[in-house]
Amino acid sequence: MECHVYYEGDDDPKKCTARRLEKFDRAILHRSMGGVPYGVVLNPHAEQALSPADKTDALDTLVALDCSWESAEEAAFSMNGIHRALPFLVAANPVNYGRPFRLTTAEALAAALCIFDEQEAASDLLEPFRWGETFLTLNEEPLRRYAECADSSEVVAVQDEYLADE
Ligand SMILES: C[S@@+](CC[C@H](N)C(=O)[O-])C[C@H]1O[C@@H](n2cnc3c(N)ncnc32)[C@H](O)[C@@H]1O
Repeated sequence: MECHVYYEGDDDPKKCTARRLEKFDRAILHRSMGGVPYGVVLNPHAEQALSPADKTDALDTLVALDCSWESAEEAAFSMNGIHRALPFLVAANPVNYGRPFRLTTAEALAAALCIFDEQEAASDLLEPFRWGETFLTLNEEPLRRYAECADSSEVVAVQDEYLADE
């Protein structure tokens, strides 16, 4: 799958994972909304959880929005596409280590690839980050279980088990 990022540019450039993805040719960055292709948009405000059912031959594009969490309100996700939230997963990046749902752009794209059963692509995408492998190890079980689900309602049922343990 192709990974695209709409780059808002309002976060600390030194910590920005989208810029690093671009530098290492792991994602295509767009500085204007007009250039963002139609795809599966990773949107934490979306009503439906991402599931393997969202992967189709006709839609092989993932889109994330890279901005600060302060400006990542619902209205910021105005790109065209199928909007999906990621289910319960914990961050491995140093800023939000161990925190559920608050993933970096790189972690979010890698998680979506895993749910779409593209583990090798996920490892490759995270390769430029020293904590990248930790993200996959930390979330190994939920990612495997989400990838085995048929649809969004099954993903939510699995997620509920993890939320009950929180
Ligand atoms: C708000 S930005 C913060 C990016 C951070 N500045 C960085 O350097 O990676 C993170 C993006 O990853 C995606 N994302 C993160 N957590 C998510 C979740 N729980 N569900 C869906 N998308 C998520 C969204 O596209 C979100 O806008």
